[in-house]
Parts: sequence; structure tokens; C-alpha cells
Amino acid sequence: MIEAVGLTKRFGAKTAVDGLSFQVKPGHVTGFLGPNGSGKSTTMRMILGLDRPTAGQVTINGLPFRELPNAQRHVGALLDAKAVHGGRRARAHLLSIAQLSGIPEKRVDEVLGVVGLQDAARQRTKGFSLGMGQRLGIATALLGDPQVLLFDEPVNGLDPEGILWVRNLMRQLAAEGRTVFVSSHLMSEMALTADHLIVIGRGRLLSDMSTQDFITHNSAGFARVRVAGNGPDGRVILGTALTKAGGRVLQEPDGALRVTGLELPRISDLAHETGVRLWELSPHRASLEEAYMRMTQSSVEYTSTDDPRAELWEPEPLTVPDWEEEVQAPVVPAETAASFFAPPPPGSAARPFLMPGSPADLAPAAQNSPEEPR
Ligand SMILES: Nc1ncnc2c1ncn2[C@@H]1O[C@H](COP(=O)(O)OP(=O)(O)OP(=O)(O)O)[C@@H](O)[C@H]1O
Repeated sequence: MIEAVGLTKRFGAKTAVDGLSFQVKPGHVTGFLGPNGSGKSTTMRMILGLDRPTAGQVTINGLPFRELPNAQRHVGALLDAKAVHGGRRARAHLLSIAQLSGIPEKRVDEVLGVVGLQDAARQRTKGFSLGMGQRLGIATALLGDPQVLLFDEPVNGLDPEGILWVRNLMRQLAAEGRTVFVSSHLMSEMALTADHLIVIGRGRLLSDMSTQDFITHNSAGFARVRVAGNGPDGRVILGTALTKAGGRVLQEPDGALRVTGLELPRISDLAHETGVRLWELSPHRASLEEAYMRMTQSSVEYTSTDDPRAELWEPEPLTVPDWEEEVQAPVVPAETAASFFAPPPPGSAARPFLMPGSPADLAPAAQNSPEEPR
């Protein structure tokens, strides 16, 4: 297990890591996420004794890295795959590390096989592709058959087959009861690989929970509703009914309705009651990427300035349908139910989805709205 308590690192006036406390438990793949410059590498370097904390501490199985007897046997890490002497052959590189740590030579050939570099064992590493370098870095981490493994961006430069291989390897290592801590910017990959996520922003802990909980807590679920036919009539009738029932309705570029604040069965009932036929009624959960962007948007240190050409490739925004002007905007009560709140999707110029906690709160607004849509 890795345990950080109040872990802090300052470089002059810059606080790279700010009072981080977390545990990375065995038997799981724990993803370590954060925007560029949020302190992931610095945290990993402190775990591995390469940087000394300014305050707080981090231990591996109860001891700081520097106090672990024969650390290579306890902890394996891939921090920088390029940190290899280019003139050395892959096998010689691994052998030198094995000899320093009292690891038998046959283990070198084992790990070369595990990472699929048997045929490149006698090649000099300066001729290695990015992906081969990553594989060699992973082989180095596995050399001591350690219980704790740290990987900083392990799939960087790997092709799809390589990415799948890394995913399976991480999961297998965790299934063997090892502690696997892996940083990545590839959200879709983390969603498939990690059971647990630690998310940081500007050196501080933003979230420490299971991947599933993270998505659920930070996602804005909505229903996509497509009314039969191309005409606006069904859309307007149903949209008005949904709004009166407490739903928040936005229109997608293809004419489908995006509904928040109402459960799917309720939407289906309202469609039935208003005699509107549906071609689609589907639930949507945010992806890990959306959930992550939502959580870290205020912690991003490096953002680009507006590019005047951006509108050329911006997706068409969601729009507020016409009938929304008629059915008055919902009154927001002081306390809203958490599941009814969802910020607008990134890039949307539309008003936020902000629903009352109970459809009953909508009654005064609904009474003022016309019965028939325009
Ligand atoms: N040796 C150093 N001296 C001064 N500042 C540093 C040093 N190392 C890191 N920093 C700063 O600390 C902050 C955190 O850097 P770090 O590399 O840990 O972030 P990161 O989350 O790994 O970023 P990325 O995702 O881009 O790799 C950054 O602002 C960085 O500039």
C-alpha cells in the first residue's frame, strides 16, 4: 500500500503538491489524474524518494522509499521511458539493473518475454520507437517482481494493440494482489483500466473514489428523445409537456430533445398521454472524460487563448427550443435535489440545466404558461 499524509512540495514560490493525503490499496488499479502541471509526476517522484517532501510524508508498506530494504524488490516504476542509455542494448540495460539489485539473470529474459521485446533484446535502445521504449520501461518496473508498481503515462506512444496489452497487464498485476498506481491523460483508457481514481488539481486532492462513483457523482445524466417524423409538432407538444412536468428541455442539432430532471418512465408516460410517438428514448451517462473535464475545469493551469477560427470546427450548440420562451423558466428553489442539477455541456451557449427539486415547485410557473404551444 502507498500512503501519503499531508504531502507537500514547494519549488521556491511554486507549490507543486499541496497537503495531499491518500491511500493506494493493493488489489486495485488506481488511476492518478490531473491536468498538466497539477503535480502528478512530483507526487510520484516523492513516493519513489527522488524528491524530498517539503512537508508531510509518503510511505510504501509503512516505510519511506529510502528506508525500504532492497527497494527494487518492493517497488517498480516507470517514470520516464527515455531515461535509458541509448548506446546500451535492451538486455544489457535490464541486466545491469538486475545485477545491482541481486536479481537473477533469468528474470531479465522473463520480463523481456512479458513485454514482448525478446526479438529486440540485442538492439541498442537509441533505435527504439516510442512504444518499444515504453515496453522496456515496463520491463524495468517488473524486474524485481515487486508488490507495488507505479506507472507514469505507460501507454504514451503505444499503438492500439499495445494499449490493450498494457490495460490487461495492469489488471492482471492488480488481480495478483499488487498495488498498481498509474497516471494517464487518456480518460477513455482510464475508464477501462482503473477501478479507483485519485484526481488532483493544482497540487490538491479533488477526488478519491471508485471510477464508477466518480462518473456518477460528476456526470450530468440526460435522456435523448427523438419524436417520430420530421415536423416540429410532436416535438413542441412533447417538449411543452415535459417542461410543465418539471423537465428541462434543450434541442440537439439533429432535432432530438435532450431532457434532464425527469426519469425515463415519466418521459415515456408523458409521450403516451400527449399522443406523441417516439423513435428514440435513450439514457445518457457522461463518460469519464466529461466527468473529469467538469471536475478539473477550474484547476487547469495552462489554457489556450481564443482562436478566432475556432468557430470553424466548434460543434453546433444545443439550443433552447421556442416553446421554452412560452413555458416560463423554472423557478429555482433554495434547495435543489443533487440529481436534478447539471451544468451545461462544455461549449454550450444555452442556459444551464437547473431544475427545481420537485415538479410541484413548477406549478406557479406552469399556470402562467399558455396551454397550446405556438
Ligand atoms: N524541479 C522543479 N522546479 C521547479 N518547478 C517544478 C519542478 N518540478 C515540477 N515543477 C512545477 O511543479 C508543478 C507540477 O509539476 P508536475 O510535473 O508534477 O505536474 P504533472 O501533473 O506531472 O504535469 P504533466 O501532466 O504535464 O506531466 C508544475 O507547475 C511544474 O512546473
